[in-house]
Amino acid sequence: MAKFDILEDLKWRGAINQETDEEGLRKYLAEHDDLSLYCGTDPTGDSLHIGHLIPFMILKRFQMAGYHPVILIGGGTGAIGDPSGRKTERVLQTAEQVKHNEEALTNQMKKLFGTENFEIKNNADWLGKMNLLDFLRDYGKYFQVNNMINKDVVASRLENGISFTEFSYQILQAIDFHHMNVNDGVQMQIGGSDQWGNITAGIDLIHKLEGSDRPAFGLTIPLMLKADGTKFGKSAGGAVWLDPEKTSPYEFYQFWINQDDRDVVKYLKYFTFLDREEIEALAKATEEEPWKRTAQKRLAEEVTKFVHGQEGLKEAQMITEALFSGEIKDLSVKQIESALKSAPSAETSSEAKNIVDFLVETKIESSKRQAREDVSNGAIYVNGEREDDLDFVIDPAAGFDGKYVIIRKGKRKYTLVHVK
Ligand SMILES: N[C@@H](Cc1ccc(O)cc1)C(=O)O
Repeated sequence: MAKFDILEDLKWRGAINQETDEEGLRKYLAEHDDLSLYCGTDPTGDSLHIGHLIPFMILKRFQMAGYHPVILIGGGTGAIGDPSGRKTERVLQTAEQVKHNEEALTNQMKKLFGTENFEIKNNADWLGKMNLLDFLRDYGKYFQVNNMINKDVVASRLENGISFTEFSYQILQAIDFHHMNVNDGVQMQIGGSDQWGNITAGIDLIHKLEGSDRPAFGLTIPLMLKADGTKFGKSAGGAVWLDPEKTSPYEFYQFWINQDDRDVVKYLKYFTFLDREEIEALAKATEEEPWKRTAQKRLAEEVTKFVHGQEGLKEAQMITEALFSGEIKDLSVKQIESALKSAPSAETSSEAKNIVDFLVETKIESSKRQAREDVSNGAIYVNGEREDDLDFVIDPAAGFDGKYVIIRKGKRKYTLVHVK
């Protein structure tokens, strides 16, 4: 089966930071129909977030090109804690936390990868059974402490200290790669750029135990940078989760819609499956008519569809459209809550009151004079209806289950007023 040049495609997408042996990998791909590759994730939380998408997009591209991705859930390594990218020691997780997180992550991964030509493994299955003396005799002998200390991750921690537990982490990850190479025919490991040391530790172990010509490759992914220097993947509300209960499909969609013109093409290449021609056209659109935000819309559509399906995308677009047009009457309470999560909020009692008093009490208007002016000018909307009558009475019990009154001032300034 002829396959398209996935390494070229990854390079064009800006998806490669370091590779251990590109020539060897190319040769391997030319001579074999299949390649199995893995990426590990420690279950440190109960939902994936968009940081996890960074390596997963690469796995997915390999899957779509006909190769075989494996995600390793670190039930064993998660009990230890990777020192990579951290300045301080981690707090150990309890066994219950690890179990609970494993289950939540597994369900999300299945949604992204399906069940065909994809596997999830858990390193607790082998690391958890290993006996201490076997560990030291069968594996420890192949690791030189002086080399381990020189790995960036450990070196950067030496001054402030690193426990023996975290120091040993690289051996565990190396055992994983070796275990899966021998038992599951996995030839390649990918990970974020901070995983370089752990990945190469695995390749060294495979070469020592199985011979230096044994195919074993590593690839790391560049750090996802933002043009404004802030951290990728955070929104005002914190991390952007893949769990729709933590970050609704609407908020998820908005996160992508709001990306800077300077970043959008990079993210289209990285986070979508659009081809080169289409991305180049979107790049041109961003350059020539940035105000239309065509590229951001396409980015938001594609990523939301990938993570939340067609249904999630439809919901996100419907809420976006409702807020934009002001037609919010038909939104459900849940949709209102997710739509206005980061909008200003206020409180009111459940008694009915005059519109001018209401606007001043909730501090939406700074004075009665200003409130009267805005109402008369038709700039105030209550629960989606324009109200320009100064004698209008707002009844908090009516609309949105008696839980909220939604005030829109002008074109797009929404305030979510909670009814006490
Ligand atoms: N150390 C990886 C997770 C991982 C765990 C086990 C592995 O075999 C591989 C990767 C991380 O923290 O991101």
